[in-house]
Amino acid sequence: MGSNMGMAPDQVQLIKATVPVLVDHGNTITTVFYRNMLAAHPELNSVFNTANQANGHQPRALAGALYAYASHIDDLGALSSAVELICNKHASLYIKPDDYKIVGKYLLEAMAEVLGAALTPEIHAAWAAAYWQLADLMIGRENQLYQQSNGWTDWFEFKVADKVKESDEITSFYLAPADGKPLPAFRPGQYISVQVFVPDLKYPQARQYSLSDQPRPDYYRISVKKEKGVDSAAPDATAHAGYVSNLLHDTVNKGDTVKVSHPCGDFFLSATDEPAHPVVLISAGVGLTPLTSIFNTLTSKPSSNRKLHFIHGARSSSVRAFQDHISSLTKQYPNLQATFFTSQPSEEDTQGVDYHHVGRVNLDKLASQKDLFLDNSQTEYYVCGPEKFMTDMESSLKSQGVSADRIKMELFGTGGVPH
Ligand SMILES: NC(=O)C1=CN([C@@H]2O[C@H](COP(=O)(O)OP(=O)(O)OC[C@H]3O[C@@H](n4cnc5c(N)ncnc54)[C@H](OP(=O)(O)O)[C@@H]3O)[C@@H](O)[C@H]2O)C=CC1
Repeated sequence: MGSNMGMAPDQVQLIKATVPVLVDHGNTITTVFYRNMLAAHPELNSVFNTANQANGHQPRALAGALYAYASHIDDLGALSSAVELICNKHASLYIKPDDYKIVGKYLLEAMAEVLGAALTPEIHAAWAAAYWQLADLMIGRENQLYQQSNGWTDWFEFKVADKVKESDEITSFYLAPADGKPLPAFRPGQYISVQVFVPDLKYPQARQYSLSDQPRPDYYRISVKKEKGVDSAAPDATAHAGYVSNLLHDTVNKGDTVKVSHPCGDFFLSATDEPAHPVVLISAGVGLTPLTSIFNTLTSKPSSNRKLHFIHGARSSSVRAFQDHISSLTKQYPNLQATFFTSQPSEEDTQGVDYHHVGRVNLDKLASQKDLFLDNSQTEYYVCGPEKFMTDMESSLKSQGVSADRIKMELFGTGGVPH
Protein backbone atom coordinates (compact mmCIF):
# COMPACT_ATOMS: atom_id res chain seq x y z
CA MET A 1 0.00 0.00 0.00
CA GLY A 2 1.27 3.41 -0.89
CA SER A 3 1.43 6.72 0.90
CA ASN A 4 -1.43 9.07 1.81
CA MET A 5 -2.05 10.25 -1.78
CA GLY A 6 -5.47 11.80 -1.22
CA MET A 7 -4.97 13.29 2.23
CA ALA A 8 -3.41 16.53 3.42
CA PRO A 9 -0.81 16.16 6.23
CA ASP A 10 -3.07 17.94 8.74
CA GLN A 11 -5.87 15.52 7.88
CA VAL A 12 -3.56 12.59 8.64
CA GLN A 13 -2.89 14.16 12.06
CA LEU A 14 -6.63 14.67 12.62
CA ILE A 15 -7.33 11.01 11.91
CA LYS A 16 -4.59 9.95 14.34
CA ALA A 17 -6.11 12.28 16.93
CA THR A 18 -9.46 10.47 16.65
CA VAL A 19 -8.01 7.08 17.64
CA PRO A 20 -9.09 7.46 21.32
CA VAL A 21 -12.57 8.45 20.13
CA LEU A 22 -12.78 5.20 18.16
CA VAL A 23 -11.73 3.21 21.22
CA ASP A 24 -14.64 4.75 23.17
CA HIS A 25 -17.29 5.04 20.46
CA GLY A 26 -16.20 2.85 17.53
CA ASN A 27 -18.60 0.04 18.33
CA THR A 28 -21.57 2.41 18.74
CA ILE A 29 -20.72 4.11 15.45
CA THR A 30 -20.56 0.84 13.53
CA THR A 31 -23.74 -0.50 15.20
CA VAL A 32 -25.61 2.67 14.15
CA PHE A 33 -24.01 2.45 10.70
CA TYR A 34 -25.25 -1.10 10.02
CA ARG A 35 -28.71 -0.36 11.48
CA ASN A 36 -29.27 2.72 9.29
CA MET A 37 -27.67 1.36 6.14
CA LEU A 38 -29.56 -1.96 6.21
CA ALA A 39 -32.84 -0.14 6.95
CA ALA A 40 -32.33 2.10 3.89
CA HIS A 41 -30.86 -0.67 1.69
CA PRO A 42 -32.47 -3.96 2.72
CA GLU A 43 -31.05 -5.56 -0.44
CA LEU A 44 -27.62 -5.40 1.27
CA ASN A 45 -28.82 -7.85 3.94
CA SER A 46 -27.86 -10.61 1.55
CA VAL A 47 -24.23 -9.38 1.48
CA PHE A 48 -23.71 -9.25 5.24
CA ASN A 49 -23.78 -12.21 7.59
CA THR A 50 -27.06 -11.81 9.51
CA ALA A 51 -25.92 -14.10 12.35
CA ASN A 52 -22.85 -11.89 12.85
CA GLN A 53 -25.10 -8.81 12.86
CA ALA A 54 -27.29 -10.38 15.54
CA ASN A 55 -24.42 -11.37 17.83
CA GLY A 56 -22.59 -8.05 17.37
CA HIS A 57 -19.54 -9.66 15.76
CA GLN A 58 -19.83 -7.66 12.53
CA PRO A 59 -20.01 -4.18 14.15
CA ARG A 60 -17.11 -5.15 16.45
CA ALA A 61 -15.04 -6.34 13.50
CA LEU A 62 -15.69 -3.12 11.56
CA ALA A 63 -14.90 -1.02 14.64
CA GLY A 64 -11.64 -2.97 14.93
CA ALA A 65 -10.88 -2.31 11.26
CA LEU A 66 -11.57 1.44 11.64
CA TYR A 67 -9.36 1.54 14.71
CA ALA A 68 -6.57 -0.31 12.88
CA TYR A 69 -6.89 2.03 9.90
CA ALA A 70 -6.79 5.23 11.99
CA SER A 71 -3.86 3.92 14.04
CA HIS A 72 -1.84 3.09 10.91
CA ILE A 73 -2.93 5.99 8.71
CA ASP A 74 0.73 7.04 8.38
CA ASP A 75 1.97 3.45 8.00
CA LEU A 76 -0.53 1.77 5.71
CA GLY A 77 1.93 -0.99 4.74
CA ALA A 78 1.18 -2.58 8.13
CA LEU A 79 -2.38 -3.21 6.92
CA SER A 80 -1.63 -4.70 3.53
CA SER A 81 -2.24 -8.35 4.45
CA ALA A 82 -5.54 -7.47 6.19
CA VAL A 83 -6.63 -5.41 3.15
CA GLU A 84 -5.69 -8.23 0.78
CA LEU A 85 -7.79 -10.67 2.80
CA ILE A 86 -10.81 -8.33 2.84
CA CYS A 87 -10.53 -7.57 -0.90
CA ASN A 88 -10.54 -11.28 -1.65
CA LYS A 89 -13.64 -11.74 0.47
CA HIS A 90 -15.31 -8.76 -1.28
CA ALA A 91 -14.44 -10.20 -4.70
CA SER A 92 -15.95 -13.50 -3.59
CA LEU A 93 -19.20 -11.63 -2.83
CA TYR A 94 -19.18 -9.47 -5.98
CA ILE A 95 -18.89 -6.18 -4.09
CA LYS A 96 -18.93 -3.33 -6.63
CA PRO A 97 -17.61 0.30 -6.56
CA ASP A 98 -21.18 1.61 -6.03
CA ASP A 99 -21.39 -0.35 -2.77
CA TYR A 100 -18.52 1.79 -1.44
CA LYS A 101 -20.58 4.93 -2.05
CA ILE A 102 -23.41 3.59 0.11
CA VAL A 103 -21.05 2.41 2.87
CA GLY A 104 -19.17 5.76 2.88
CA LYS A 105 -22.38 7.77 3.15
CA TYR A 106 -23.81 5.77 6.07
CA LEU A 107 -20.48 5.49 7.88
CA LEU A 108 -19.94 9.27 7.90
CA GLU A 109 -23.57 9.83 8.87
CA ALA A 110 -23.22 7.35 11.76
CA MET A 111 -20.11 9.22 12.95
CA ALA A 112 -22.09 12.47 12.90
CA GLU A 113 -25.05 10.87 14.71
CA VAL A 114 -22.92 9.36 17.48
CA LEU A 115 -20.30 12.08 17.94
CA GLY A 116 -22.56 15.12 17.45
CA ALA A 117 -20.74 18.46 17.59
CA ALA A 118 -17.44 16.70 18.40
CA LEU A 119 -17.32 15.74 14.72
CA THR A 120 -16.18 19.16 13.51
CA PRO A 121 -16.31 19.96 9.76
CA GLU A 122 -12.50 19.49 9.65
CA ILE A 123 -12.64 16.03 11.25
CA HIS A 124 -15.58 15.09 9.01
CA ALA A 125 -13.59 16.14 5.91
CA ALA A 126 -10.53 14.24 7.14
CA TRP A 127 -12.58 11.05 7.63
CA ALA A 128 -14.23 11.48 4.21
CA ALA A 129 -10.76 11.77 2.63
CA ALA A 130 -9.47 8.82 4.67
CA TYR A 131 -12.49 6.69 3.72
CA TRP A 132 -12.06 7.33 0.00
CA GLN A 133 -8.33 6.81 0.13
CA LEU A 134 -8.89 3.28 1.42
CA ALA A 135 -12.00 2.68 -0.70
CA ASP A 136 -10.17 3.64 -3.92
CA LEU A 137 -7.31 1.34 -3.06
CA MET A 138 -9.68 -1.56 -2.36
CA ILE A 139 -11.78 -0.90 -5.46
CA GLY A 140 -8.57 -1.01 -7.51
CA ARG A 141 -7.43 -4.29 -5.98
CA GLU A 142 -10.89 -5.85 -6.31
CA ASN A 143 -10.98 -4.80 -9.96
CA GLN A 144 -7.70 -6.69 -10.48
CA LEU A 145 -9.15 -9.76 -8.76
CA TYR A 146 -12.26 -9.64 -11.01
CA GLN A 147 -9.99 -9.48 -14.05
CA GLN A 148 -8.26 -12.68 -12.87
CA SER A 149 -11.52 -14.61 -12.45
CA ASN A 150 -11.63 -16.18 -15.95
CA GLY A 151 -14.61 -14.04 -16.91
CA TRP A 152 -16.64 -15.36 -13.98
CA THR A 153 -18.09 -12.11 -12.66
CA ASP A 154 -21.41 -13.03 -11.02
CA TRP A 155 -23.11 -15.78 -9.03
CA PHE A 156 -23.36 -18.97 -11.08
CA GLU A 157 -25.75 -21.85 -10.63
CA PHE A 158 -24.29 -25.17 -9.46
CA LYS A 159 -25.99 -28.52 -8.95
CA VAL A 160 -25.28 -30.70 -5.91
CA ALA A 161 -23.83 -33.73 -7.69
CA ASP A 162 -23.29 -35.60 -4.42
CA LYS A 163 -23.68 -35.12 -0.68
CA VAL A 164 -21.43 -37.23 1.54
CA LYS A 165 -21.31 -37.36 5.34
CA GLU A 166 -17.67 -37.10 6.47
CA SER A 167 -18.19 -37.05 10.26
CA ASP A 168 -20.94 -36.44 12.83
CA GLU A 169 -20.60 -32.70 12.15
CA ILE A 170 -19.14 -32.32 8.66
CA THR A 171 -20.77 -33.13 5.30
CA SER A 172 -19.25 -32.69 1.84
CA PHE A 173 -21.11 -31.21 -1.10
CA TYR A 174 -19.85 -31.98 -4.60
CA LEU A 175 -20.88 -28.95 -6.67
CA ALA A 176 -21.00 -29.27 -10.46
CA PRO A 177 -21.64 -26.26 -12.73
CA ALA A 178 -25.19 -26.26 -14.15
CA ASP A 179 -23.86 -25.63 -17.68
CA GLY A 180 -21.59 -28.69 -17.49
CA LYS A 181 -18.56 -26.75 -18.76
CA PRO A 182 -15.07 -27.44 -17.30
CA LEU A 183 -14.34 -25.48 -14.15
CA PRO A 184 -11.41 -23.10 -13.84
CA ALA A 185 -8.63 -24.35 -11.61
CA PHE A 186 -8.05 -22.82 -8.19
CA ARG A 187 -5.12 -22.64 -5.81
CA PRO A 188 -5.39 -25.33 -3.11
CA GLY A 189 -6.37 -23.45 0.08
CA GLN A 190 -8.78 -21.05 -1.63
CA TYR A 191 -12.54 -20.80 -0.98
CA ILE A 192 -15.77 -20.15 -2.83
CA SER A 193 -18.89 -18.39 -1.58
CA VAL A 194 -22.12 -20.34 -1.59
CA GLN A 195 -25.39 -18.42 -1.62
CA VAL A 196 -28.76 -19.88 -0.64
CA PHE A 197 -32.17 -18.34 0.03
CA VAL A 198 -32.94 -18.43 3.76
CA PRO A 199 -36.74 -18.80 4.26
CA ASP A 200 -36.56 -17.62 7.90
CA LEU A 201 -34.96 -14.33 6.79
CA LYS A 202 -36.73 -14.03 3.43
CA TYR A 203 -33.47 -13.10 1.70
CA PRO A 204 -30.33 -14.95 0.59
CA GLN A 205 -27.18 -15.37 2.62
CA ALA A 206 -23.70 -16.25 1.38
CA ARG A 207 -20.87 -17.93 3.24
CA GLN A 208 -17.28 -18.70 2.31
CA TYR A 209 -16.31 -22.37 2.31
CA SER A 210 -12.82 -23.65 1.61
CA LEU A 211 -12.52 -26.00 -1.32
CA SER A 212 -11.62 -29.34 0.24
CA ASP A 213 -10.41 -31.39 -2.72
CA GLN A 214 -7.72 -30.93 -5.36
CA PRO A 215 -8.65 -28.83 -8.43
CA ARG A 216 -10.73 -30.84 -10.88
CA PRO A 217 -12.62 -29.79 -14.01
CA ASP A 218 -15.94 -31.43 -13.09
CA TYR A 219 -16.75 -30.31 -9.55
CA TYR A 220 -15.78 -28.18 -6.58
CA ARG A 221 -16.04 -29.92 -3.22
CA ILE A 222 -16.81 -28.09 0.02
CA SER A 223 -17.05 -29.78 3.43
CA VAL A 224 -19.36 -27.94 5.79
CA LYS A 225 -19.61 -28.13 9.57
CA LYS A 226 -23.17 -27.88 10.89
CA GLU A 227 -22.99 -24.85 13.16
CA LYS A 228 -25.57 -25.63 15.81
CA GLY A 229 -25.11 -22.39 17.72
CA VAL A 230 -24.99 -21.99 21.46
CA ASP A 231 -27.91 -22.42 23.85
CA SER A 232 -28.93 -18.94 24.94
CA ALA A 233 -28.74 -20.09 28.57
CA ALA A 234 -25.06 -20.94 28.17
CA PRO A 235 -22.47 -18.54 29.62
CA ASP A 236 -20.98 -17.69 26.20
CA ALA A 237 -24.29 -17.40 24.35
CA THR A 238 -22.96 -15.46 21.39
CA ALA A 239 -23.06 -18.07 18.62
CA HIS A 240 -26.20 -18.03 16.49
CA ALA A 241 -27.01 -21.31 14.74
CA GLY A 242 -25.55 -21.09 11.24
CA TYR A 243 -28.26 -20.10 8.74
CA VAL A 244 -26.43 -21.47 5.73
CA SER A 245 -24.71 -24.52 7.22
CA ASN A 246 -27.97 -25.79 8.74
CA LEU A 247 -29.86 -25.29 5.48
CA LEU A 248 -27.13 -27.10 3.55
CA HIS A 249 -27.09 -30.02 6.00
CA ASP A 250 -30.85 -30.31 6.48
CA THR A 251 -32.51 -29.26 3.25
CA VAL A 252 -30.05 -29.11 0.34
CA ASN A 253 -29.76 -32.50 -1.31
CA LYS A 254 -28.32 -34.20 -4.36
CA GLY A 255 -29.89 -32.62 -7.48
CA ASP A 256 -30.65 -29.28 -5.80
CA THR A 257 -29.01 -26.06 -6.96
CA VAL A 258 -27.06 -23.36 -5.10
CA LYS A 259 -25.31 -20.21 -6.29
CA VAL A 260 -21.53 -20.17 -6.25
CA SER A 261 -18.88 -17.50 -6.80
CA HIS A 262 -15.44 -17.98 -8.33
CA PRO A 263 -12.55 -19.24 -6.13
CA CYS A 264 -10.82 -16.53 -4.09
CA GLY A 265 -8.48 -16.18 -1.15
CA ASP A 266 -4.86 -15.40 -0.46
CA PHE A 267 -4.18 -18.50 1.67
CA PHE A 268 -2.94 -21.18 -0.70
CA LEU A 269 -0.19 -23.65 -1.44
CA SER A 270 2.76 -21.64 -2.70
CA ALA A 271 4.56 -24.08 -5.01
CA THR A 272 3.06 -27.36 -6.12
CA ASP A 273 6.00 -28.74 -8.03
CA GLU A 274 8.93 -28.21 -5.68
CA PRO A 275 9.54 -31.50 -3.86
CA ALA A 276 12.48 -30.06 -1.93
CA HIS A 277 10.09 -28.15 0.32
CA PRO A 278 8.61 -30.41 2.99
CA VAL A 279 5.11 -29.35 3.99
CA VAL A 280 3.50 -29.53 7.44
CA LEU A 281 -0.29 -29.10 7.59
CA ILE A 282 -1.56 -28.18 11.05
CA SER A 283 -5.31 -27.89 11.65
CA ALA A 284 -8.09 -28.18 14.21
CA GLY A 285 -11.76 -28.98 13.69
CA VAL A 286 -13.22 -28.03 10.33
CA GLY A 287 -10.06 -25.99 9.69
CA LEU A 288 -8.75 -29.14 7.99
CA THR A 289 -10.75 -28.41 4.81
CA PRO A 290 -8.28 -26.16 2.92
CA LEU A 291 -5.41 -28.32 4.15
CA THR A 292 -7.13 -31.43 2.77
CA SER A 293 -7.21 -29.68 -0.61
CA ILE A 294 -3.46 -29.07 -0.29
CA PHE A 295 -2.91 -32.67 0.90
CA ASN A 296 -4.93 -34.16 -1.97
CA THR A 297 -3.18 -31.96 -4.50
CA LEU A 298 0.29 -32.88 -3.27
CA THR A 299 -0.51 -36.60 -3.00
CA SER A 300 -2.22 -36.76 -6.39
CA LYS A 301 1.15 -37.05 -8.09
CA PRO A 302 2.31 -40.60 -7.36
CA SER A 303 5.86 -39.68 -8.39
CA SER A 304 6.17 -36.97 -5.74
CA ASN A 305 8.25 -37.96 -2.76
CA ARG A 306 7.78 -34.67 -0.98
CA LYS A 307 7.74 -35.04 2.79
CA LEU A 308 4.30 -34.19 4.09
CA HIS A 309 2.97 -34.31 7.66
CA PHE A 310 -0.77 -33.82 8.36
CA ILE A 311 -1.43 -32.84 11.98
CA HIS A 312 -5.04 -32.50 13.16
CA GLY A 313 -6.91 -31.93 16.40
CA ALA A 314 -10.54 -32.87 17.07
CA ARG A 315 -12.76 -33.50 20.07
CA SER A 316 -13.13 -37.19 19.09
CA SER A 317 -12.76 -39.30 15.98
CA SER A 318 -16.54 -39.20 15.41
CA VAL A 319 -16.24 -35.50 14.50
CA ARG A 320 -12.96 -35.79 12.56
CA ALA A 321 -13.52 -35.67 8.79
CA PHE A 322 -11.26 -37.49 6.32
CA GLN A 323 -9.54 -39.62 8.99
CA ASP A 324 -9.70 -42.86 6.96
CA HIS A 325 -8.67 -41.08 3.76
CA ILE A 326 -5.62 -39.47 5.36
CA SER A 327 -4.64 -42.60 7.31
CA SER A 328 -4.85 -44.91 4.31
CA LEU A 329 -2.66 -42.64 2.19
CA THR A 330 -0.07 -42.27 4.93
CA LYS A 331 0.11 -46.06 5.26
CA GLN A 332 0.66 -46.39 1.52
CA TYR A 333 3.47 -43.86 1.07
CA PRO A 334 6.55 -43.56 3.32
CA ASN A 335 6.96 -39.82 2.63
CA LEU A 336 3.56 -39.10 4.23
CA GLN A 337 2.71 -39.06 7.91
CA ALA A 338 -0.27 -38.06 10.04
CA THR A 339 -0.61 -37.21 13.72
CA PHE A 340 -4.08 -36.98 15.26
CA PHE A 341 -4.81 -35.28 18.57
CA THR A 342 -8.11 -36.00 20.32
CA SER A 343 -9.16 -33.93 23.29
CA GLN A 344 -11.97 -36.21 24.49
CA PRO A 345 -11.46 -39.75 23.13
CA SER A 346 -14.63 -41.83 23.23
CA GLU A 347 -14.71 -45.46 24.34
CA GLU A 348 -14.70 -46.56 20.69
CA ASP A 349 -11.53 -44.59 19.93
CA THR A 350 -8.30 -46.60 19.88
CA GLN A 351 -4.96 -44.94 20.55
CA GLY A 352 -2.54 -45.48 17.66
CA VAL A 353 -5.44 -45.93 15.22
CA ASP A 354 -7.99 -43.17 15.79
CA TYR A 355 -5.60 -40.82 17.54
CA HIS A 356 -2.01 -40.57 18.66
CA HIS A 357 -2.18 -38.07 21.51
CA VAL A 358 -4.84 -37.08 24.02
CA GLY A 359 -5.44 -33.33 24.30
CA ARG A 360 -5.39 -30.38 21.95
CA VAL A 361 -2.75 -30.03 19.25
CA ASN A 362 0.57 -29.49 20.96
CA LEU A 363 3.63 -29.51 18.73
CA ASP A 364 5.88 -30.30 21.72
CA LYS A 365 4.16 -33.68 21.98
CA LEU A 366 5.31 -34.95 18.60
CA ALA A 367 7.48 -38.02 18.92
CA SER A 368 10.47 -36.14 17.66
CA GLN A 369 10.96 -32.58 16.54
CA LYS A 370 12.26 -33.90 13.23
CA ASP A 371 8.57 -34.64 12.51
CA LEU A 372 8.23 -30.90 11.91
CA PHE A 373 11.15 -31.01 9.42
CA LEU A 374 12.77 -28.17 11.35
CA ASP A 375 16.19 -29.12 9.96
CA ASN A 376 15.07 -28.04 6.48
CA SER A 377 15.03 -24.24 6.18
CA GLN A 378 12.57 -24.48 3.27
CA THR A 379 9.81 -26.36 5.10
CA GLU A 380 6.45 -24.62 4.78
CA TYR A 381 3.77 -24.68 7.49
CA TYR A 382 0.07 -24.23 6.70
CA VAL A 383 -2.12 -23.59 9.74
CA CYS A 384 -5.94 -23.45 9.83
CA GLY A 385 -8.53 -23.60 12.60
CA PRO A 386 -9.88 -21.39 15.39
CA GLU A 387 -8.06 -18.05 15.58
CA LYS A 388 -6.43 -18.66 18.97
CA PHE A 389 -5.30 -22.07 17.73
CA MET A 390 -3.59 -20.46 14.73
CA THR A 391 -1.80 -17.78 16.75
CA ASP A 392 -0.71 -20.42 19.33
CA MET A 393 0.70 -22.65 16.57
CA GLU A 394 2.46 -19.65 15.03
CA SER A 395 4.11 -18.82 18.37
CA SER A 396 5.09 -22.43 18.89
CA LEU A 397 6.70 -22.66 15.43
CA LYS A 398 8.46 -19.32 15.82
CA SER A 399 9.86 -20.40 19.19
CA GLN A 400 11.40 -23.37 17.35
CA GLY A 401 13.14 -21.06 14.92
CA VAL A 402 10.68 -21.08 12.00
CA SER A 403 10.66 -17.73 10.20
CA ALA A 404 7.29 -15.92 9.86
CA ASP A 405 7.34 -16.05 6.05
CA ARG A 406 7.16 -19.87 6.13
CA ILE A 407 4.06 -19.94 8.35
CA LYS A 408 0.88 -19.50 6.27
CA MET A 409 -2.51 -18.87 7.80
CA GLU A 410 -5.67 -16.91 7.18
CA LEU A 411 -6.68 -14.70 10.09
CA PHE A 412 -10.14 -13.29 9.39
CA GLY A 413 -10.23 -11.32 12.66
CA THR A 414 -9.18 -7.66 12.66
CA GLY A 415 -7.61 -7.61 16.10
CA GLY A 416 -10.48 -5.62 17.58
CA VAL A 417 -10.50 -2.47 19.64
CA PRO A 418 -8.36 -2.63 22.79
CA HIS A 419 -10.15 -2.28 26.12
N1 LIG B 1 -9.66 -19.95 6.80
C1 LIG B 1 -10.29 -21.00 6.40
O1 LIG B 1 -10.20 -21.32 5.26
C2 LIG B 1 -11.07 -21.83 7.34
C3 LIG B 1 -11.11 -21.50 8.64
N2 LIG B 1 -11.79 -22.26 9.53
C4 LIG B 1 -11.81 -21.81 10.91
O2 LIG B 1 -11.72 -22.93 11.77
C5 LIG B 1 -12.49 -22.66 12.90
C6 LIG B 1 -13.56 -23.69 13.07
O3 LIG B 1 -13.19 -24.70 13.77
P1 LIG B 1 -14.27 -25.57 14.52
O4 LIG B 1 -14.25 -26.93 13.96
O5 LIG B 1 -15.59 -24.89 14.55
O6 LIG B 1 -13.63 -25.49 15.93
P2 LIG B 1 -14.09 -26.12 17.28
O7 LIG B 1 -14.35 -25.03 18.21
O8 LIG B 1 -15.17 -27.14 17.03
O9 LIG B 1 -12.76 -26.86 17.72
C7 LIG B 1 -12.19 -27.90 16.95
C8 LIG B 1 -10.99 -28.43 17.68
O10 LIG B 1 -10.03 -27.39 17.86
C9 LIG B 1 -9.63 -27.36 19.21
N3 LIG B 1 -9.19 -26.03 19.62
C10 LIG B 1 -9.95 -24.94 19.77
N4 LIG B 1 -9.20 -23.89 20.17
C11 LIG B 1 -7.94 -24.36 20.28
C12 LIG B 1 -6.71 -23.76 20.66
N5 LIG B 1 -6.63 -22.48 21.01
N6 LIG B 1 -5.61 -24.53 20.67
C13 LIG B 1 -5.67 -25.83 20.33
N7 LIG B 1 -6.80 -26.44 19.96
C14 LIG B 1 -7.93 -25.72 19.94
C15 LIG B 1 -10.83 -27.84 19.97
O11 LIG B 1 -10.43 -28.30 21.23
P3 LIG B 1 -11.47 -28.87 22.32
O12 LIG B 1 -11.73 -30.28 21.89
O13 LIG B 1 -10.72 -28.76 23.60
O14 LIG B 1 -12.71 -28.02 22.24
C16 LIG B 1 -11.36 -28.95 19.09
O15 LIG B 1 -10.71 -30.17 19.31
C17 LIG B 1 -13.25 -21.41 12.72
O16 LIG B 1 -12.63 -20.40 13.47
C18 LIG B 1 -13.13 -21.17 11.23
O17 LIG B 1 -13.12 -19.80 10.94
C19 LIG B 1 -12.46 -23.36 9.14
C20 LIG B 1 -12.47 -23.74 7.83
C21 LIG B 1 -11.77 -23.01 6.82
